[in-house]
Amino acid sequence: MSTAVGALHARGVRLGYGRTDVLHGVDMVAREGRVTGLVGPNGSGKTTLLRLLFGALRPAEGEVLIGDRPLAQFDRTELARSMAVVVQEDSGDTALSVAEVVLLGRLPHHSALGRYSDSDHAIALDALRRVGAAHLVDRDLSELSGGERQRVMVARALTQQPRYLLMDEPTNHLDIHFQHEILQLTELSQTAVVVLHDLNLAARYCDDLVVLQSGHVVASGTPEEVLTTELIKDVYGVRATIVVDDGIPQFLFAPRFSPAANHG
Ligand SMILES: Nc1ncnc2c1ncn2[C@@H]1O[C@H](COP(=O)(O)OP(=O)(O)OP(=O)(O)O)[C@@H](O)[C@H]1O
Repeated sequence: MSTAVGALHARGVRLGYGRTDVLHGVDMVAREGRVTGLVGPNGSGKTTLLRLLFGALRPAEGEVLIGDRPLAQFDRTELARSMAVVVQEDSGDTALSVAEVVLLGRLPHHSALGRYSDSDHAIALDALRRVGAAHLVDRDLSELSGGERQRVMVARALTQQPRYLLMDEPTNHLDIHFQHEILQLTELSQTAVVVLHDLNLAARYCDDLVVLQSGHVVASGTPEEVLTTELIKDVYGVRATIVVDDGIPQFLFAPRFSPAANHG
């Protein structure tokens, strides 16, 4: 079986729900060995683009490619062996234990429905340790807090040992400690695509950014190239002050117009 290798590309992808187009001919690339952040305002199309990248949606026009091969040519097993996804859907109602959920990440690597091996268990436990959730291993997923559950879903993705790791707002529900811990883990995959709202985290952990606005890519490049005060004002309508921490741009945000100025 061939494997998925190379950059993940979207080329001229157009997609709508019903009659309304949500992505209008988007081009982007998530380069190999790098973490690419998808940022942009609410409703700009980030989740839709991510879902196209892992094949949950098909574009009406354009195509998604892994390396030079169209995503549509990969079968499900092939994709599951190389691509892990952490999405926003709430899977908390399942009666499975944390161990059972995380071990599901090993399924694509089994040729038939057999027992999990010692090595599978070791990989799953290691992933749980990495997300600071080893102590939850025997709990039911349904009784976890939002942040605990989110970390378990990241552990399941890591258990897949993916070449491509795609995550939709993985820092949702997480305290600031785990926001940083989880984003550091993107380095474990060879190529990652992460939807993020927090531009400070995006600047710190992403090698490249793609900025979406109303279904169009309005900027792409390194965080330093992309995240200018001008772009932040135009795209989000807020004022940003840049401070540099450890060589990384970080931002203080304020309303575009100071309320004090309105009162003369
Ligand atoms: N299943 C759907 N049916 C109809 N419209 C949808 C559907 N999913 C998303 N949309 C619409 O498509 C647009 C883009 O949504 P999408 O979730 O991709 O944006 P987003 O940038 O991820 O937003 P957010 O930051 O709010 O999560 C929005 O206007 C949304 O209302």
